[in-house]
Amino acid sequence: MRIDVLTVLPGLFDCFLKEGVIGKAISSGKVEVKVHNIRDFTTDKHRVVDDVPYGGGPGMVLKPEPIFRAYDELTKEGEKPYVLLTEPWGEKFNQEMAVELSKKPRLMIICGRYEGVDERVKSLVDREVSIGDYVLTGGELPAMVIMDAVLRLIPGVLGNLESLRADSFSDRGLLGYPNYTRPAEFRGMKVPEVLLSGHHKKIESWRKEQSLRKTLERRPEIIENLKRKGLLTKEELE
Ligand SMILES: N#Cc1c(-c2ccc3cc[nH]c3c2)n[nH]c1N
Repeated sequence: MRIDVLTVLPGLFDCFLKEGVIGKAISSGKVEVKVHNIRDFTTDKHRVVDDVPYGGGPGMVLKPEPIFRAYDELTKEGEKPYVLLTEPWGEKFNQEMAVELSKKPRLMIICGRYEGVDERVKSLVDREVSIGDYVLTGGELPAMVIMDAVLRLIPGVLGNLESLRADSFSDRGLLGYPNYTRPAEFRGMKVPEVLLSGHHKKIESWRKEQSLRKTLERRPEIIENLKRKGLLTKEELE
């Protein structure tokens, strides 16, 4: 997969693209992520990317020209990207969308900033996406959240062990099961016996039950959604 990111603050992505699982996936060539400074696609000597809103009002709006120039330049060759725009009121990002996006060969993420982008930029956009009902100062952090959730799903990025760990759970949006490590007892708090039993089938069913129970308690709408889609097995429904 290739992802092109358009932003006025490219420096925000430096650590994210160098460290951890994402950093390794990029350095190993499993995925390609290119961050582009929208300012590099301006033509004036002051490299202006924003302007005051027509009709008055607070703040500034990202101009359409530099973004369109960037899009035209970056799509001259190769597959056309599936274009996302990060917006506070966009479609809510979730695991289902992450799975869908992970199957695209190429993404472009346009990061909003200031009061947002000129409305005409949306003629380039396939999906306006929000990571939650709260307002941030810009769309760069949401872009990193989206990339993290999507890239971890690319085969080979997580490596064998982790990718086997939770596929059928997290990919259905179910909450995770409790994790423990040594010591077996810490300040009077014991690790559940089943996890010390070495009985893999019992451990697996305990973890599944814990995940379903936690999801039902904290996010019942996820269970209802999976039921409606027929994505819960007969055993899971019992
Ligand atoms: N996605 C997303 C966002 C944002 C966001 C996105 C773009 C801009 C541009 C200025 N402020 C922004 C906030 N806030 N909260 C979210 N879930």
